[in-house]
Amino acid sequence: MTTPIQVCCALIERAGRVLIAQRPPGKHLALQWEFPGGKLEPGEDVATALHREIQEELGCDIKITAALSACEHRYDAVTIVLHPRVAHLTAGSSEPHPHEHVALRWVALAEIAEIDLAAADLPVLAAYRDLRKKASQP
Ligand SMILES: Nc1nc2c([nH]c(=O)n2[C@@H]2O[C@H](COP(=O)(O)OP(=O)(O)OP(=O)(O)O)[C@@H](O)[C@H]2O)c(=O)[nH]1
Repeated sequence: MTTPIQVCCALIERAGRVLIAQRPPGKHLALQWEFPGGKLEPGEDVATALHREIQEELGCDIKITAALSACEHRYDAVTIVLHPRVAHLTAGSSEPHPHEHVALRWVALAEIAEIDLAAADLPVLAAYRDLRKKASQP
């Protein structure tokens, strides 16, 4: 079995919505939606990798506010370990632009079940729903 690839992703929140990005055609999981991020480089920690990837992919600066549990997912072609972080854009950040994706969308949690999200992201979404639910309880 091959060594899993370590991947970071950001659930960037704004006004009750989360940013999702559509993968380009001709790549793994073509045209499916994901949380922006990417592979960790050797020796990089999750936060460093995530700041770098978000800058490369979206041209944005983020502040990480929470960590969700890492989850492993085995696709036919590759096994990944996804390291999700909740974040928001910093006050001085540029608006996100899809430098590497086909499209970006800010979605409410209620809409996200309709989205063709990468399979590895489904447990991430469940953990994020739990986090939001706990945060909204008195
Ligand atoms: N960034 C990101 N990648 C995800 C998510 N869910 C998921 O299955 N992945 C998978 O994790 C891997 C992340 O790699 P990536 O984004 O750096 O790489 P990529 O396929 O665009 O390739 P490349 O950067 O080597 O050209 C891909 O296989 C991607 O399909 C997610 O929410 N965010």
